[in-house]
Formats: sequence, C-alpha cells, structure tokens
Amino acid sequence: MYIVILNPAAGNGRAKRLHEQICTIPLYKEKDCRTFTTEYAGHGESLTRQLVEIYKHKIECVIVIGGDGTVHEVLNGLKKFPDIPLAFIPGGSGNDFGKATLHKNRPDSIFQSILNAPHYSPYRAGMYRMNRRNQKDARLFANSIGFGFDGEIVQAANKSAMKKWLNHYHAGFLIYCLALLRTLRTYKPKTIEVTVDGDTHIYQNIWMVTIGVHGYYGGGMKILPGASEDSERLSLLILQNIPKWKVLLMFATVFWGGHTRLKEVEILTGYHVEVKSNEALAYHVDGEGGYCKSSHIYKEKIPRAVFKGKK
Ligand SMILES: Nc1ncnc2c1ncn2[C@@H]1O[C@H](COP(=O)(O)OP(=O)(O)OP(=O)(O)O)[C@@H](O)[C@H]1O
Repeated sequence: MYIVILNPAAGNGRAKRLHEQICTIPLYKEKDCRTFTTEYAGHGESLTRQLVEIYKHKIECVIVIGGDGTVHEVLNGLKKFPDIPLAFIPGGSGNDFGKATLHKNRPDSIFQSILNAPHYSPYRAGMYRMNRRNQKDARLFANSIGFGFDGEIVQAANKSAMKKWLNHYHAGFLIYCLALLRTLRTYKPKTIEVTVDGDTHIYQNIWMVTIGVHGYYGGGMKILPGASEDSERLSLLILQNIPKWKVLLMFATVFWGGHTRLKEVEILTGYHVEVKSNEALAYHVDGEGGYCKSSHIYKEKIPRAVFKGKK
C-alpha cells in the first residue's frame, strides 16, 4: 500500500487541488493508495508515526503532498523507519525538497512514476539537537538550518499578516523579500562560535550561518552549490563582516551561485557542526523558526530511500 499524507493548507490550497487531480488517476485505486490529511501544525509527524506503527510491513512508500514544512514533519514521523521510502509531490510555496529531488515534472507524472517505476536514491537527512538536548532527542531536517539573519527573516515572514494574502496570489516569495528588507534595517551582527569537526572559530560580525543537506534554500536559491543529499558531509555558509548594501547583492547573486565569489562568504564542509552564542539566536529549520543558544548538527548515518524524478 501507499500512504499519501496531504497538507490541505500547503501552498494556500495548491496541495489540496493537486490531490484531487491525483485521486482521479486510475492507479490511485489500483495500487491501494490511502490518503490521510493533516489537520493542524505538527500533525504530520504524529500521524505518520501512528500509520507506520499500524501498517509498517505493508507500506511501499509514504508520499507527501504539501510543502517543506510537511516534509519536515513526515520525515520526523519516519525517524525510526529509515527503510520506508519517501516521495514528494510539491504542493507548497517553496518546495526546496522537490528542487533537490525532482526535475520539474508535472505532479501527475511524478505520481505515476512513483507507483510504476520508482527510482529511489540515497538521502542522508540532517539531524539537529538544540540547547544540548539528548542524542536520542535529535530531530531530522530535510533541507537546511539557518542561524542569525535568515533565522530572523523567516520569523518575520511567518509572523506577517500579509503571508496568507500574498500566498493566495502565488506571490509567497514576496513576503520573504519584504521580511528581508525589514530585517536588514534592524539586524545586529552577532558573535558566534562555530566548530566544524572539532576545529573551533569565534566569528565576529556574523550575519548568517546556514547549513544544508543539499544546495537549495528559500524556494530555489542555490545557496550551497557543492552540497549533496547523498554525501555524509554537511555544507555550511558563513556570512560575516559585510556592509548592508552588499547583503542585498549576495541575495541577488545567490540564484546562480555568484555569491560564493564574495570575500565575505565562506563555504565549509564537515561531518559535525556546532553553533554557539551567548545570546539567543534566531534560527529556522526547513522554514519554521525558533531560538537557541547552542546546537549540534550532523547527518544521518543510514541513508534513506527518497524518490528521485528522472531528468
Ligand atoms: N490542516 C492544516 N491547517 C493549517 N496548517 C496546517 C495543516 N496541516 C499542516 N499544517 C501546517 O502548515 C505548515 C505549512 O506547510 P508547508 O510548509 O508544507 O507548506 P508551505 O508553507 O505552503 O510550503 P513551503 O514550506 O514549501 O514554502 C506546516 O508547518 C504544517 O504544520
């Protein structure tokens, strides 16, 4: 059987419309697909965990129809079940997970490939522990974690009353542009200690530290061009000592990777990354925000099987 997890709120209703389309494809019934709908924020994780406990030996694949937030929740629901394949039909507003794993196919053809000729590739999700939590409390992330400036942007965007309205007009990206401009005015660079595989540096005047499982971020920006989801290593970008006008230049050039030539941008790779600060740092993980003073980030040891669309 195939478990379909639908977030009807993702993409301001886009995921729901895609699901309606997919249900009309004969394969949906022929291959025993069953849809379960998330009802509130956080539900995707508990729902997936319960379904997997009940049906684990029967499940061919868990298919997410939603955005990156839904993938994050479902992935955490599958944390103890790395053998169960995961597939994604992009129905959110950003869909970075889709940018890393799919190749611009139409949703109905992605669905047919998942059921007829699935090609799964190894995907090492990220793991994170905030504020020295226990190893067993580590959570998974599918795309990226960012600290500092981008953490504050995501928090400002998520709080904005205009988000729903702009999403309705498929202009969700604009909300991040507005949040970026607002945060640019108020952001105060931080002092952050970053340790990569035991090598510690204290960075002054940090704008952001962004760590990725793959290269895509913020709805398609290629922020970490060398990052790969099948690698055991994380990639990270550190942005420091940069004037405000140049921060805008960095976000303008990030779409084609031009930002990596700026002297204020440092790209590193490593197996274990620790980020510490004396003050509470704004962060985002797969697009959802929070605050922390320390975090430990690494990749899963056992890769998962994730559906990869054909080029
Ligand atoms: N029934 C629901 N009603 C409201 N919110 C929900 C519901 N089900 C899930 N959610 C929440 O919706 C949030 C946003 O979902 P998601 O990230 O998948 O879509 P998106 O924001 O449109 O896309 P993206 O993250 O790719 O930009 C998730 O954090 C999830 O917890």
